[in-house]
Formats: sequence, C-alpha cells, structure tokens
Amino acid sequence: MPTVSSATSAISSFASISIPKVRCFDPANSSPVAHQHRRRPMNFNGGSPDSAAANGVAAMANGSPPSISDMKIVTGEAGYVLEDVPHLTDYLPDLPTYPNPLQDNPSYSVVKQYFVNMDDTVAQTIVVQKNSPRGTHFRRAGPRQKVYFESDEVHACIVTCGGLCPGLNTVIREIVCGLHHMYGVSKVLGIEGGYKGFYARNTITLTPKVVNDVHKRGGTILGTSRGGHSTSKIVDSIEDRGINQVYIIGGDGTQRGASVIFEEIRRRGLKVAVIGIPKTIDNDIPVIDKSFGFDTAVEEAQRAINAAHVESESIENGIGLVKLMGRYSGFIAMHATLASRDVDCCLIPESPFYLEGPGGLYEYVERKLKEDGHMVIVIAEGAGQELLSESMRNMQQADASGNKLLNDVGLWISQKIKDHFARTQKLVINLKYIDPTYMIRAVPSNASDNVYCTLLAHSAIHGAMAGYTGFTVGPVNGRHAYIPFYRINETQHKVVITDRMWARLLSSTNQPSFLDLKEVARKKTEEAHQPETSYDQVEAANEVTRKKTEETHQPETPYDQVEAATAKETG
Ligand SMILES: Nc1ncnc2c1ncn2[C@@H]1O[C@H](COP(=O)(O)OP(=O)(O)O)[C@@H](O)[C@H]1O
Ligand SMILES: O=P(O)(O)OC[C@H]1O[C@](O)(COP(=O)(O)O)[C@@H](O)[C@@H]1O
Ligand SMILES: [Mg+2]
Repeated sequence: MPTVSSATSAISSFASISIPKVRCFDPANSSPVAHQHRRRPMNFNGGSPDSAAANGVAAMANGSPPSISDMKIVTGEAGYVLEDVPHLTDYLPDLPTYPNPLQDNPSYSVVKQYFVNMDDTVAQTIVVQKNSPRGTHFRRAGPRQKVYFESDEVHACIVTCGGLCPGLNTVIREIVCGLHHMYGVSKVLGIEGGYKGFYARNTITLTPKVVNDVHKRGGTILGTSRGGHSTSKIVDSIEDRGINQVYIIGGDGTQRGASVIFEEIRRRGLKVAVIGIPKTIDNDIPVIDKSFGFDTAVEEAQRAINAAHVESESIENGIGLVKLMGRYSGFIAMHATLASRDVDCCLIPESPFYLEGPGGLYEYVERKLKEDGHMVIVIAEGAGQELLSESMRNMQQADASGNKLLNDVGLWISQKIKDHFARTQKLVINLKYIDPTYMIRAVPSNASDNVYCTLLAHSAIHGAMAGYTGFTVGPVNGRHAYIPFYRINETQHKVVITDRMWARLLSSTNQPSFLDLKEVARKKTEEAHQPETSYDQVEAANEVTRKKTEETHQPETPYDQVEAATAKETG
C-alpha cells in the first residue's frame, strides 16, 4: 500500500494512518504475498492495438471475464477482500502529487473529517454471521489529501451515452460546478451526441454559468446516442484535444465502452483518468444500491397508474393497463406497483407468466373483475417477451448498440385480453392501455435524485483528482465507492423473485405467482387446441417453442432459474 505523508492540514481526517495488514493475491501460487499489488505487464509505447484487446478487461467488454492479473485484489485477515480500482501510478509510477486544494477552500475548511482515510473501504455484504468471512470490499469514494492533478492542468470532458434518464443534466451540472468550485478547474468540455461525438468536430464549453439551470430540464444538454463506439478514434480524440479526465455517463453498454477506452489509454501510457458514472432508468446495474433517475421514474409512473385506476374505476369491467420501462429488470414496475397500492397485477421479465388455464392471467382478470368491477395491470416492457413468436418480433433485431429490440408487449397483451373476453363472452370488458414510458424517461430528476446526482458527481471528481481511473462510482450499502469496471460489466441487476420484496408485491396485489406454468403448458399441448385468432396462433406456436426451450436449456421453474443465476453469481 502506498504510504501517506504525515503533512498536516487544517481539515485532515488522518488522526493516524494505519497501514492495513493487506496481502496481494498471487494467482501463480494462490498464496498471499505481503504488501504488493500485482500489476499487469505494461506496454506504453508502440504496443499493437491487439495487445489492448488481449487483456482481460477489454475481453470483458466482449463478454469474457477479466483475467486475474487485471484485477487489483488485496486480501486481509478474516476473509477480507478489497477489489481495488486502477490508479494512474500503476503505469506512471513517478507522477508528482500536490496538496488537495480543498484544504484552502473556505466552504470545506470547517469540516473536521473531510478527507477519507487511505484505507477506508466499503463492504459489499453488510449482513453477516459471527463466523462469516468479511468478504468483498470496494475503495471508499471521497477526497484524498493528495491529488495527482494541478487545477490548471486539468482538462476534463463529459459525455452522455445510451437512453435518456432523469438526472443526466444534474450530473453534468454537478461535475462542472464541482470541478470548478472544489478544485478550481475551469477547462471542461462537453462531448456532443454520445461516444461518436468524440470524433466529431463540435464540442460545448461547459462553465458553471452555462450549466446553472440545466438540472431543471429533462434529457441531456449534450445529446446522446447508441452505437458508434470506436475505441481508437475516441482515444485519438482524447489525446489530440489534450483531455486528461474523461467523465462517461451511461448504462451497461456505456460502461463497457468506458472500460475499453480505459484499457487503450493505459496501453498508450497516458495520464488520463477515465471515470464511469452509472446511468440507467431500469436500475439494472449490479453492485450499486440503485441508479440515479430510478426514484424519479417510479414517482412519475404513479401518474400513469393513477390515470389507469381512474379510468378503470369509472367504467364497468374496466381494466387499466400501464406499460413501464424495464428491458430485462422489472424494478420500475415492481416499485411503482408497491408504491401505488392500486395495482392488481404486476408482470416483469424475471417472473414468467402464462395466460390460459388455472393460475393463469385470464382466470385472475376474470375473478378480479367479478370481485371489484375493475382492475389495474402494470407490465414491464421486457415481460412476457418469450410469449411473442418470432413472426411478431421486430424486423430489426437490435439497435445500434446491439441491444435486442423488444416488441410492444403492452399492445400485445391488451389485444390478447380483449380477444379472450370477446371469445369466451363471459364479460364485456373495457380496457384502456397507457404507455407512458418515454414521458417518464424525459422528466427532470426529483429532489432526492438531484442530491444523489450531486454525490455521484463529487465522488467521481474526487476519485479522478486522486489519480484513480478505470472505475465506476456508486453507492454500495449507502456509502459511495469506486468499483472496478469488470464488476459492473459482469452481470445485470435483476429482481430476485425468491426475495422478500417480490413476496411483498405478491401479497400486495394478490396476483397469482404463475408457478404452475410448466404444468399448464403441458396440458395445453396435449389438448391440441385449435387457435382461433392470430394472437392465438402466435401463442400456440410459442407454447411449443417455450416448452422445447424449457426442457432442453432451462432450469425447471422460475425459482430454479433464479437459483441457477444466483449460484452462478456467488459461485
Ligand atoms: N461492448 C461494448 N464495447 C464498447 N462500446 C460499447 C459496448 N456496448 C455498448 N457500447 C457503446 O456504449 C454506448 C451506449 O450503449 P447502449 O447499450 O446504447 O446504452 P447504455 O449505456 O445506456 O446501456 C453506445 O455508443 C455503444 O456503442
Ligand atoms: O431509447 P430507445 O433506443 O428507444 O430504447 C429504449 C430503452 O432504453 C431504456 O430506457 C434504457 O436503456 P439503457 O439504459 O440501455 O439506455 C430501456 O428501458 C428501453 O428499453
Ligand atoms: Mg443498457
């Protein structure tokens, strides 16, 4: 571990700096080696582009895990593991340091413990038993006593990529203002239109004045895009423009892109810090507690759910159906449902459902309408996609970033429910379908997200100024931490339907758990039922495909699927 100078400052938190008993994991012999960080071999000049792609983190972006030599793993006593983030001195060992200008900042000088301890880390697991190992930790975010950039040397840039999310403008604002007010940095460039903006000519000069009011607006003042990531062109542009701090705001795809940019910068031996700020309205980024904009999205979704409730209540056998975002993770739908209490059924990608037969959706809708005369259904956009046949899928299979394009499950299920009741003639229903997805995504962030965005931006700035690089910032169990890219990129955060939160939802809505799915599928095939409408044909064809897939590839029940995923994650 680097030692810390004993230089005192008015606002130092270093009452005493302890050198932790850390050991570095030596992958060669699996034995701990005291006080050494393992470093990957560096190739500063003239390395072939292939050498960057050959390393683990770059490989991670393409789906394979990083090699152990790319990880900075520090182990301690009682099963303590620090998954540390890269530092500029890993490959530029002789960089000079400077006192942190916050020492002389009147706003911060009153804070007694402003600087974080060098050895502060944040535990990933906080619920433990007496004898359980202390487990994985991440480096705590926050200002350090020493910085690796002088204020007038910093030339930062900010880019926003991927889909919109409430709070993007707040993060931009807070990076610009934070750099300016805390560290005296005045050179900040906005890259327009996502990654491809790096190799376009136009940029925006960002000053506290320019960004002063932007947090009141939805969207991103910088613009965004999907696709168009060319690592070498981006890094050429960073080098050509003399940028030395790159703040990259975006979701899982963006963080993968940031990871390969970092790798290329390290390969070229540049003094450039690369910082990822996780953005996703879907809340599907792992490790962090939640992503910014998520609270706002849940809050805004209430308006649509309220409207659906009012509509459904006002008419006989009214059904209000609301589609919410959530490609692979149903967090918005789950939280919006729990918050609203007006929802009778919530369908998410993690919990496969079925329509016909005992325990199916039709039976439940019928019962609910008979009991209450109305009902509200919330469906996440990624739910039930396996029920839509190939023929119904988008002609265009993927967006520019390679994300699979989803069919409108809201429209599909509305039609299915209408068809079902028209066919069975049991009830005359009135279904109103509301799709507020893009309206929700486009609103400005709410108060709590605004504060969260400020903390994210400040943590990112402190990390960059302290020389850390190649990391994503975010709260882990309530404390902001620096997380290596590979941890963010290895999995997706999903609703665990064996968790108590989903049980709370089931008990709040009283909806079926759809766990008899396989049994029903089998019966249905046996009955060799003749479909009546195009949607039925789709469904019948799909049942066969689904059954085949389930039997050959999938674990047996949704619970098994979750357990298999969990075992993979923890194992
Ligand atoms: N594996 C990857 N390697 C490099 N860049 C990527 C990768 N995946 C996505 N990107 C880039 O990241 C940007 C945003 O990705 P996208 O998936 O659209 O949104 P999000 O970051 O919100 O998930 C796009 O410009 C895309 O080209
Ligand atoms: O903006 P697009 O291309 O229409 O994509 C919509 C998708 O974007 C999201 O809002 C967010 O996805 P990302 O975080 O990957 O950008 C998804 O919920 C939704 O499926
Ligand atoms: Mg994404």
